[in-house]
Amino acid sequence: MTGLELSHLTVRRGTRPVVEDVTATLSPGDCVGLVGPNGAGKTTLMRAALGLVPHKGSSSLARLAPSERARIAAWLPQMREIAWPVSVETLVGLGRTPHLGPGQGPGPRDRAAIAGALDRLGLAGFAGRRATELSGGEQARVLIARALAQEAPVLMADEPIAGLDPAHQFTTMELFAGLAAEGRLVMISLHDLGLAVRFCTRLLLMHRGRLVADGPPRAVLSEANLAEVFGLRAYLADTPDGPVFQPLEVVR
Ligand SMILES: Nc1ncnc2c1ncn2[C@@H]1O[C@H](COP(=O)(O)OP(=O)(O)OP(=O)(O)O)[C@@H](O)[C@H]1O
Repeated sequence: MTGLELSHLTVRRGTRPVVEDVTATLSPGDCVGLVGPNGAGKTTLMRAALGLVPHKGSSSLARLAPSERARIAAWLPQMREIAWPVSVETLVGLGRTPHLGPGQGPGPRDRAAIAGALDRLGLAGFAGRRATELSGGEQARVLIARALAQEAPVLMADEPIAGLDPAHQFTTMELFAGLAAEGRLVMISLHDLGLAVRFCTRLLLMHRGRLVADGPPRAVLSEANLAEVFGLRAYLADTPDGPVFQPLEVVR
């Protein structure tokens, strides 16, 4: 099984480090939530971990050849505009590209992966629809399905639930948690701390480019971290329905 090792990962923009000296070992089975305020360095950290931006230090994924990395890691970037008027099924099928040889069309295994991904995102009825004619939230789910169809052991997604309605945010987080429970490594950035504490097994908290906390969600979202990093006072409690998080006031 494949995890992710980051060692002293640093990214500079000009002279300014926007990710600074991040070291972490993420394991299969982890559902990792990457949290932190706007500009904290979450996107840059994930892109550096994938080898998509120049960096210092090392990432076990960035070291791989691109073809191997495409089989190991699925990446869902934040920009999610679908430009081509292809069918949903065709678009989700692009997730199979790393598994196909040159000029090779999809086989039964690929078709099963595509159908499975459509099904898990509740998109089976959308397969023949033109992807550009779906709503923003539906398009977001199509792109998650494309990443799932890749059947990679590592799934990294940048704000995958942004723009989804509350029920789809919830079911998508359930899906990510389920994929991790099956033995994949899932790493997602998100701003919804309530869903993060409920579904993630581990949180990485970024602040001004640094990893300032790494651990179980309840421990990472301590009163001190919430105040220091987010400038928030919040209610956070375990209830019979699971953990509940509600921001109460801005304290800076
Ligand atoms: N191409 C770039 N050139 C210069 N600075 C950049 C570039 N990309 C990102 N930055 C800066 O790096 C910092 C980290 O940005 P990043 O997108 O990683 O943050 P983030 O935590 O993902 O934020 P958000 O929650 O707003 O998406 C920000 O200050 C941003 O302005």
